[in-house]
Amino acid sequence: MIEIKNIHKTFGENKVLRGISANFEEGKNNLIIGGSGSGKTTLLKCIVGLHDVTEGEVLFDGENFTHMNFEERVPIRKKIGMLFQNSALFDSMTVEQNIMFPLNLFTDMSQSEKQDRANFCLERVALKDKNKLFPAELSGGMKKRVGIARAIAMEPKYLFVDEPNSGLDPKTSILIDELINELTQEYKITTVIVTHDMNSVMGIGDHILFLHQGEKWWEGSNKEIAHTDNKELNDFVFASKFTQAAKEKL
Ligand SMILES: Nc1ncnc2c1ncn2[C@@H]1O[C@H](COP(=O)(O)OP(=O)(O)OP(=O)(O)O)[C@@H](O)[C@H]1O
Repeated sequence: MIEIKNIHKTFGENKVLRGISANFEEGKNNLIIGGSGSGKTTLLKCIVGLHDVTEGEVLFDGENFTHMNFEERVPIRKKIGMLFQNSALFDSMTVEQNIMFPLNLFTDMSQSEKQDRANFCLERVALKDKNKLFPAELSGGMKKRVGIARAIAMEPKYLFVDEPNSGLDPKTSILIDELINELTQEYKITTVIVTHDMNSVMGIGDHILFLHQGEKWWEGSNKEIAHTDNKELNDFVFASKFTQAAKEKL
């Protein structure tokens, strides 16, 4: 479980996060949603330590990450998988080399062990035999899947994903969501996903945090969101006339 307690983040005069607390449980898809500029990516970066928090604490399975120095954080960092926007693959490396990158960096596995792990991860994301391709030869959905394969290469306990569906068609988006959901449940990963995608919210949102102007405005599950009377959340999730009409039928 990841616990975040009273997280504040200020850039200069700009108070981006204002006292956010939540628990993210293992084996669950924890979604962070909210309007543009509400602080979603900033919160994700605060949790993984890419930003220092201005105030507050982040605990990974009871261990206080916030108070650790760089060296002390390494064991927890090794348990973190990340898939950030645009998949962030290395263009000059093959698919296989991309997946092996964290293994080269963080493990003393032999070449054949790394090869086996890369093959396993590729098979897990349905990209068997694509080892030698370069990112430029892949579709957007395939790149995301390679990004996921790389993120799970180290058998993470925690998975952080920023906008997994950006730039994908609706069908591919659903496949990516299903893959993340499957991996989360199968390996009991604590998964935290920043998303704008309402299909993801309704499809895999076990636990949803809705941010509004840097505050936690609402928290609940996808089942509860359909019946919310929280005005800002309602306006955000059911923004169009079409989705409003669909909601009334739920
Ligand atoms: N490194 C930074 N330095 C200064 N301000 C920043 C920095 N990162 C984010 N901000 C500010 O924090 C606010 C929230 O940005 P953030 O990217 O977290 O929002 P978001 O909810 O993820 O938005 P979007 O949905 O558009 O991606 C914005 O006002 C942004 O300008």
